[in-house]
Amino acid sequence: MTDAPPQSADALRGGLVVSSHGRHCMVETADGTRVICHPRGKKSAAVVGDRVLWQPSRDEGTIERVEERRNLFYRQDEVRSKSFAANLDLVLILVAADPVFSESQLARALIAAEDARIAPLVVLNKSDLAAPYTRAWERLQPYRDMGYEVLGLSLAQAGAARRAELLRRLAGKTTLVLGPSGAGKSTLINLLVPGALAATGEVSQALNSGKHTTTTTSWYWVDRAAGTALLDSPGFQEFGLRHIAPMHLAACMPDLRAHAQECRFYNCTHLHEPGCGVISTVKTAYSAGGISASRYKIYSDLFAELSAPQRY
Ligand SMILES: Nc1nc2c(ncn2[C@@H]2O[C@H](COP(=O)(O)OP(=O)(O)OP(=O)(O)O)[C@@H](O)[C@H]2O)c(=O)[nH]1
Ligand SMILES: [Zn+2]
Repeated sequence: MTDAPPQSADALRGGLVVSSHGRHCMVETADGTRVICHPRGKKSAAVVGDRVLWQPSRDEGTIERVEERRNLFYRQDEVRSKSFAANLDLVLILVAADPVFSESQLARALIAAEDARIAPLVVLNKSDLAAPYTRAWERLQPYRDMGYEVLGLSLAQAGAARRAELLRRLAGKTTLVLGPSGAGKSTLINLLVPGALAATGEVSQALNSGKHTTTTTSWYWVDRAAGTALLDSPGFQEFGLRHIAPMHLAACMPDLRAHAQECRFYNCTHLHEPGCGVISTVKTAYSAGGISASRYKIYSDLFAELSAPQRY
């Protein structure tokens, strides 16, 4: 006779990390139960979107292992606070006709998505504000030309058809929603997951010792059975792109990438070299297939930033 299998309390269980609160995180099991878990050690530190193996202990749990990630999206809110999301299918970057969006922030988010090899979708909200919308749509022309999909809409006035279209695009995907304050992130989440924001407020209040503000990435099921989820990540100001080598930057910018092959030197920085395919393509008057002056400035500023010694 063989020994009895280990007691079920000792067996590892599978779960999904749906929020992370510094030292602990919330793990959701297959039946939808949520358990507060603590990592066993540094190696088992998990981020939102991670699949983990955990062990129950009383009413909480210990994360024993983080399963291999498909991808890892890196960002940084402040100098020292880093946050991540893993296993994403889509990064939805929400900007609006008003307030006027920062092209540099948009470019940074797109570079972060390219570097992590996650498909981006740009959504331009507030199409009901006719004149600012037209201007914003024009500012996004280079982004459409370089192959990014830009979806223009009014979330506040979205009807059933628009909602259904958005749901179709996000179906079965884990989507990280990024956007500057005022662009309409709450409006988007309320449209797709009615009531979710109020519920999250209560949870984050319980987990973050009474703080009302959401400081961590939150996970919302749009359709749990179909695997459709939205991740809301607060803050859009600072994208920590520190993990990207300056020489890899042009490869994360499709308009520059298209011309980098034309450079005379294989290790061209596209900053000062003769025979540079990028520099010779930058035009004050932008046209399709070219590189706009603002994109080139974003590149050279970022190159300098990523080349500078770490401040911390
Ligand atoms: N005109 C117009 N206003 C909109 C639209 N969508 C959202 N708004 C308004 O824009 C403002 C900001 O929307 P929110 O959804 O709160 O934006 P948010 O991105 O969550 O902003 P934070 O809470 O600051 O992060 C609100 O006053 C909305 O009513 C739209 O399609 N058209
Ligand atoms: Zn070059």
